[in-house]
Amino acid sequence: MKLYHIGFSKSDFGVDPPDTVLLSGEPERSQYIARTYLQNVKLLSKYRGLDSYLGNLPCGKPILVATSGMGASSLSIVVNELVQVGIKRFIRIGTCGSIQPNVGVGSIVVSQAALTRQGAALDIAPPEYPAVADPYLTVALVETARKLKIPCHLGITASVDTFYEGQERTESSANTHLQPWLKGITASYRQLNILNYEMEAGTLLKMAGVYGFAAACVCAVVAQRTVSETIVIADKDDTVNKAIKVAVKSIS
Ligand SMILES: O=P(O)(O)O[C@H]1O[C@H](CO)[C@@H](O)[C@H]1O
Ligand SMILES: O=c1cc[nH]c(=O)[nH]1
Repeated sequence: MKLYHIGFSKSDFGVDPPDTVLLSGEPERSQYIARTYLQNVKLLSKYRGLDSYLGNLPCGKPILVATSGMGASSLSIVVNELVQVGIKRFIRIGTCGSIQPNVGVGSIVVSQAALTRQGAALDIAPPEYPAVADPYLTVALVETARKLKIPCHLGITASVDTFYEGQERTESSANTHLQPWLKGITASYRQLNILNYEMEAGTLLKMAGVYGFAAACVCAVVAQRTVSETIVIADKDDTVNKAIKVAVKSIS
C-alpha cells in the first residue's frame, strides 16, 4: 500500500530496496541530487512537493532521495513514512545560517547534536531527550569533507520552528516585534558554542533515537548571522553542492 504523504510503497523499490535516504528540505535539491549523482533514476512521487527518487550510486548501491519539506512537522511525517518503507539510515542535506564568526558562508556544518526548540519533537520524546547524530555517519561526513578539502565544522546545531522569529530576524521580517524571551537568543547560543540555525535536524535526530534508525545532518552555510540576516544567494548553489558531494561520497 502507498504511504499517504510520501506517495509510494515498499513494492515500488523492486528487487533491490534501498536502506539509506538523502533527505533535503527542497524538492528542487532532491531532483538535482538524483539527476546529478545517481544512475537509473526513477521518480517515485511528487505529491505535495515531497519529491522522491530512487536510483543507484556509481558503485551500484540503491539510494532513495526524498524531500522533507520545511520544518519539523513536515519532516516528522515524511520520516515516519520512510521508516515504514524500510529506510534505516537518514542523511539530511540542508541549508543553515551560521551564528559563529568563524563559520563562514561557503563552508558546511555537520551536526554532532542539536538543541531542539521544536513543537513536533515534543510529540515524539520529552524535551530533555537527546538529539544526537549517529557517530559512524557523522565521522564519515567529516572525514569525507576533509578528504575533499571542503571547509567543514562539526558541532551543535540549533533546530527551531521558525525562520524569522525563532532565529531572531527583525530587519528582514514582516514582524518586527520579537517576544522578550527571543531577544538576544542568538548571542546566547553563540556563547553556548552553537554553530548554526536550521529547522529540521533536532527532530530528525530525536526520531532516530526513539525509532532506532541512524541519522546525520550536513548543512551548507548560506547566511552569516554575525554579519547579516540575509541569505547569500550568489553562493548558495555552490555551497549546497559541497554538502551534497560530502554526503554522497560518505556513503559510496
Ligand atoms: O534548505 P533546507 O533543507 O530546506 O533547510 C533550511 O532551509 C529552510 C529555511 O529557508 C528550512 O527548511 C531550513 O532548515
Ligand atoms: O539562516 C538560515 C538559512 C537557512 N536555513 C535556516 O533555517 N536559517
